[in-house]
Amino acid sequence: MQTIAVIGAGAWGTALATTVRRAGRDTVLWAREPEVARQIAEEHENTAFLPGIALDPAIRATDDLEAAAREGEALLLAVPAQHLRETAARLGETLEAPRPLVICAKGIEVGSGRLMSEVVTETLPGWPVAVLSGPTFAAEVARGLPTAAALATKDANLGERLVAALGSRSFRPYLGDDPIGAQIGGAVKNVVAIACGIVAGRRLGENARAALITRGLAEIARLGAAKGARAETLRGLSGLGDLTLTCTGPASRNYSLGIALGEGRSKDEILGERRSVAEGVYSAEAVVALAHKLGVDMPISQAVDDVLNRDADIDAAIEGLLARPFRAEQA
Ligand SMILES: NC(=O)c1ccc[n+]([C@@H]2O[C@H](COP(=O)([O-])OP(=O)(O)OC[C@H]3O[C@@H](n4cnc5c(N)ncnc54)[C@H](O)[C@@H]3O)[C@@H](O)[C@H]2O)c1
Ligand SMILES: O=P(O)(O)OC[C@H](O)CO
Repeated sequence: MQTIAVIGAGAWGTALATTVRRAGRDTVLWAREPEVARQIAEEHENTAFLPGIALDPAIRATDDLEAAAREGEALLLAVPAQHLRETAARLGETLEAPRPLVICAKGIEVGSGRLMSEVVTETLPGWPVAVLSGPTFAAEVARGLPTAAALATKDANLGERLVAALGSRSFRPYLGDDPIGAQIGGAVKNVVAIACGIVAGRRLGENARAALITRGLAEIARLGAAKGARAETLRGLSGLGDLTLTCTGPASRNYSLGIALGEGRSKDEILGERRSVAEGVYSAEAVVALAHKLGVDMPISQAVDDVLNRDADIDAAIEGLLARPFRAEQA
């Protein structure tokens, strides 16, 4: 693969374009906003979504989705999760033959409870699919700081070609064959990160955060098992790895949103000040709905959804978690 199209020029899509260039490939980046495409193409910057980083001038950018998609031998889909279905549908109308698609969004679709691979397969049946996930803050990736990620696909040959097209000294994709597991970790960790942020904002201490990370991983493992994921995937980069990063890294949009909630600010006020996406805000509802459907107990995710979407009082939600009956750790 010599030319990779990146669909979505937020922080992650822009960082991925730099990754493709570091791997010695060509890239064309689709931005939904014409001013973002123009700035990347002419000034080699994306001040709206990835400020302060000088981009490789060889990254081409356009606001023409069809033109970008046609050039890519593979397409990295880096639009937010709740917009993936409409974007995939547009690609289906544009491209006459299937291309390999790499899902780079982390989330579960609100309403349907579908994983991103399920959304893509429903919209574009038969198109080859891979999932890229893991502990990957966009700004660090764009700066070329050392990063490891999970690349999961059932198509081993496609996986090898994608590793070659993305991998470099600073970006190390680890190949796997469990795309379901790779997506569960990436979606639920954002919800757990909001919980960890709330605890930090309420000054409840480091013990509480470590407990949430660990019990959050238990929720990820239970949901993963119900969806057919392998346990080792959830202990890997896309599970434990990303959970650790997002629940502790101040650069996380989900964690910082939780901190602001914990300090007493309202969701609407926080989101009103941001242009960037905090996927956990949307995935909380979808995760809880999916868990109910599958009969999986996810009390931390439920508490986050209650606070975000059901006007629950934060202190009452915390009290609710602390008042749960004692139980065996591995149950
Ligand atoms: N930023 C990171 O560090 C990072 C790392 C790994 C994965 N991700 C995931 O990548 C996905 C994109 O996140 P991001 O950080 O690049 O976004 P961002 O917050 O930087 O930017 C928001 C993006 O949403 C796009 N958008 C808004 N409305 C849209 C619509 N109707 N259709 C299509 N696109 C629309 C904007 O054009 C912009 O590209 C998310 O699922 C996120 O979880 C992000
Ligand atoms: O800033 P966040 O919380 O969306 O996290 C970004 C990445 O998913 C971290 O791997």
